[in-house]
Amino acid sequence: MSKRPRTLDSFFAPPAVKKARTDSTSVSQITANTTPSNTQHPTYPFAIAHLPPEINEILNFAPADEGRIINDQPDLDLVYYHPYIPKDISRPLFEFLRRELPFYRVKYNIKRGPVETQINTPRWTTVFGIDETARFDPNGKLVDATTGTLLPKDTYACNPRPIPQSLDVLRILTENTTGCKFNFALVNYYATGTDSISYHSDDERFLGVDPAIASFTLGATRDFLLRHKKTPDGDATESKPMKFPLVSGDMVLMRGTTQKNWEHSIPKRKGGDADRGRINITFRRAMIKGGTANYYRYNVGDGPVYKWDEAQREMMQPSRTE
Ligand SMILES: O=C(O)CCC(=O)C(=O)O
Ligand SMILES: [Fe+2]
Repeated sequence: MSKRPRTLDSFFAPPAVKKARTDSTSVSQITANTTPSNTQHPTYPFAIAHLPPEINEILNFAPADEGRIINDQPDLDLVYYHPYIPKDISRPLFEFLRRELPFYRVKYNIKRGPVETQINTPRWTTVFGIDETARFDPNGKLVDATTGTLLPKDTYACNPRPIPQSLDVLRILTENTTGCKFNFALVNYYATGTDSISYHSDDERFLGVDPAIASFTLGATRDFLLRHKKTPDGDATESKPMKFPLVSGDMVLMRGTTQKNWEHSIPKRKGGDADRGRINITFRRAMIKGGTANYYRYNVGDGPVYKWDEAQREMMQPSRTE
């Protein structure tokens, strides 16, 4: 056995190919050269590259700016990092994640009374992580979070995926900056100004009371809109809608009573640089198994996987890019 410290990623990587010892190369020399360059897991459609060292190193300078607390409206509690990610690497990081992550265009049906409607999610999505009741053991197997015992195969109807190194680096930085804990990374890719997310709040019960959500922008500038929810008796609160033109590298931490009382959206947009694409990463903490099921249903779904094709400059099904 090698004595080198085993990181999570070295466990997920395939074991070093055993070489017949026909020469004088020692086993320790073979393993010393196998520092993993990607994260692998049976649930991934393909291995996901690690961040290149030049991005990794500069990320250590995050946050690039101290956060500004915005809590001057009823029930609102934001911290706005403008930017969080150092300027030099926000474009390379955007291009890296767009190129290396698997993406999906999720469709699902909703029923309003007797009428069933198909919803086509108007953006690309992907998700990684597992709720607080479980974790991945060093071999990449799902175990109970407290006992560490293997979970039965059918514990989840979906196939939860570990957070790849390329997103986990940012998750850990974000935990350290905010003092919050996160076990999920949700990623949106808005390919053009036509991609969007309509007004909603991330107030699902599986996130617990007053959840904190850290939301990153990479790539194109898009408007982030916030409005107070209607109160039961009409409107009544003395609140004003807000608009942040989020630029590459920005991070907005939404916390406290924000999700309970406010909604947010990224509306469609004409012009600007929207057609160059924008990535949004949100880190969240799901408390129960239902949260895991929900996130995979709506961000991975059951359709085909896509990967960015640099030559075509669009998302393609990998088999067609070869
Ligand atoms: O793209 C954004 O900035 C917001 C994304 C969002 O609200 C969400 O994924 O819930
Ligand atoms: Fe949201």
